[in-house]
Amino acid sequence: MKKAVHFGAGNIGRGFIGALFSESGYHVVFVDIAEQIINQLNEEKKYSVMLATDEQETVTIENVSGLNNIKQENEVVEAIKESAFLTTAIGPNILPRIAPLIAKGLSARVEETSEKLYVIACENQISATDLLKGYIMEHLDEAVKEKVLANVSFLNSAVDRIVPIQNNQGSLDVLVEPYHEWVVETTQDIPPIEGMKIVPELAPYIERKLFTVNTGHAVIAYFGYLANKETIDQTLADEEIHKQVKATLGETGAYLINEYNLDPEDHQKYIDKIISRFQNAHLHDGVTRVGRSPIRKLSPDDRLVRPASQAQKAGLSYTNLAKAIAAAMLFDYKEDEEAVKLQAMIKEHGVAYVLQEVCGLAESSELAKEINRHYGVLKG
Ligand SMILES: NC(=O)C1=CN([C@@H]2O[C@H](COP(=O)(O)OP(=O)(O)OC[C@H]3O[C@@H](n4cnc5c(N)ncnc54)[C@H](O)[C@@H]3O)[C@@H](O)[C@H]2O)C=CC1
Ligand SMILES: O=P(O)(O)OC[C@H]1O[C@](O)(CO)[C@@H](O)[C@@H]1O
Repeated sequence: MKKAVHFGAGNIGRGFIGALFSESGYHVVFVDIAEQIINQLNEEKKYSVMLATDEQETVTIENVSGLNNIKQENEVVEAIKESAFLTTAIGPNILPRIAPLIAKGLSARVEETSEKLYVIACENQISATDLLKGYIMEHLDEAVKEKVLANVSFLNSAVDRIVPIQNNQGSLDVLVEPYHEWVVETTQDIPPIEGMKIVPELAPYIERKLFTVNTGHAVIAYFGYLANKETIDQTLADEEIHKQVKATLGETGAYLINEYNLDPEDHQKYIDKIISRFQNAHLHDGVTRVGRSPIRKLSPDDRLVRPASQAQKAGLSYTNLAKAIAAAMLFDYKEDEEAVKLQAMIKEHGVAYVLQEVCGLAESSELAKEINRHYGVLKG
């Protein structure tokens, strides 16, 4: 049976990418540090993916197993040697940590075979696979690097499916929204995978997705958190926040339409569809999950700052994005490591310092001034 090795047996791993490989006739080897999930995958050899709809349709995902990347390095290397695909859904910040082991696997593989391997990072980050490739290269010597570059294709991708934190401790089953889109950038002929869409240029897809789905989601999460809401759908039922989300997506939309020559009517339909996905009450998706890792989400190329600075450059409106950035800076959720760090930075050095260090915005920029103004108002 064909094999795919997937790093990160979490929500997207089991509920989306791993499920698509299994449905496409692959045996999926999940690699994770979560001992319990790995043991369960090896014992149960299957799990269910349930759709968050009234009917709750369920699909059984079979041909799965698990490896622990800390305790079973050699087995992971073997799995990399035997696989046609290597994918990740582990979080952008974790990619540097798994790169040494992937490098080891690739080194061993290219010594034995010149069969193509496709590496695809499935993270919410622009050029995540390029970043992963860079981290891997740091662990390869020159001769091996050449072979890896000849035999391994590193493909960027965009992944879109809302998979909330699961309320079923001890079970491998995953509740997911019905909608999904996985776009992979390549001009090569690669083995077909159910649900994988191939495009020659990813930029319009990933920017449209990141600056609509993820920007919209982040706006709801940060304003919802400030309004003491628990879930995304509950927050969106608040008329003021709903208006804020629409206005912000109006700003990212104007940038996207301008940048990629999108049809404004089609783009409005895309926004409406996404807002309706956020309203799915079956997901019970927490504002603290969606707002997680605010330092990452406030970085210059991520869902809030990049569309705001791009809109500013294009002479478009960015005031609602600035307000959302200010709301993100007030996310003081104590159980989120990055939120705690962000609040400590603000307390010690002030907002202007954080805008410079985290968001890459000079104090003198109009955008920084606008964010600072909203921050003052929101903080009260
Ligand atoms: N959940 C969602 O709706 C979506 C998530 N994404 C992206 O997918 C990625 C994964 O997100 P989720 O699946 O939600 O997260 P998750 O937290 O459910 O899964 C991540 C998995 O990685 C594992 N992990 C963490 N550190 C590790 C390490 N050093 N070595 C091996 N495994 C390790 C964790 O144990 C966990 O099982 C993120 O980049 C996220 O932005 C993208 C689209 C949708
Ligand atoms: O997964 P991240 O990057 O932390 O952000 C949460 C967001 O990503 C998603 O998981 C979906 O792409 C959304 O649920 C949300 O926009």
